[in-house]
Amino acid sequence: MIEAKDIQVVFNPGSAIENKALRGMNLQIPESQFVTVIGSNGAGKSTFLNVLAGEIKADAGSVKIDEQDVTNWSTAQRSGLVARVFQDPMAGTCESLTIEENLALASGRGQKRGFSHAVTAERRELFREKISVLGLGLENRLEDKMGLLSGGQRQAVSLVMATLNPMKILLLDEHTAALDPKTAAFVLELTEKLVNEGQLTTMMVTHSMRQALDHGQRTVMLHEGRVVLDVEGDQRKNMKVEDLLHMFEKVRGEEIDDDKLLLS
Ligand SMILES: Nc1ncnc2c1ncn2[C@@H]1O[C@H](COP(=O)(O)OP(=O)(O)OP(=O)(O)O)[C@@H](O)[C@H]1O
Repeated sequence: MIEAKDIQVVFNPGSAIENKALRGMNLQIPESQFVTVIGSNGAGKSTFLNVLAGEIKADAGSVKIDEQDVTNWSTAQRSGLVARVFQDPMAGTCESLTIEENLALASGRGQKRGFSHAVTAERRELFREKISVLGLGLENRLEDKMGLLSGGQRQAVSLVMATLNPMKILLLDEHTAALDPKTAAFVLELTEKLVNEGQLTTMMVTHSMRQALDHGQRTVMLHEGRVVLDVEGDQRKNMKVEDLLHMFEKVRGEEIDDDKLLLS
């Protein structure tokens, strides 16, 4: 469960380039819900995920994860609660380490100090099992360097890494945006599978309205640092991309001007 209350984030306060990125973000996500997040450029999507992960400290407001107030917790303190996959396939993995070494590092996430990152025979078997689910043959390449993998393969491994240990929330920040459409569809299918299997409380930021409606159970739209639309249930089930666009234009009171949103 995620409970964000009146989150405010101001970059460069008091200067000529002051930017109120989040202006009272309120969002409650019950346990096991998969929420897709859309919004035009600069709406505050990544900033909000950064606040949840502890990368950015909110100037006001509070964050609770599973009833625990984590507002003042560091990223490291939240590492056992929050898992994340980024847009850039290079982020979140180490290209000079092998696939199994990356998995070993991921399995140490959220563990107390003293946890060994060694790849033992037992762990290798577990990694082989987890990676074979991808159907990419990577279970036979566990000793290959991560840097040798394609973008799609890396994102698939990143998802396995993110979901290797128990966590409370999974944050996906446009994690298919850098992939070709076919690979993106594969990674999205894998996302659904892992989220459903683990019953994970998930937020997925996407620039594609189609993806936003096709995945998860609820869609929220951010604009100028706030939630301006929040749809789920039958309302969402019957919704088409054009309806979503229309609602967005109505909320904003202007024509939508973000090509990325319109075209996807
Ligand atoms: N570290 C920072 N310093 C200053 N301004 C920032 C910083 N990070 C984000 N911003 C600004 O805050 C606003 C919200 O940015 P954010 O990245 O959260 O938007 P977004 O919705 O994720 O956009 P996009 O879809 O383009 O990635 C933008 O105006 C952005 O320029």
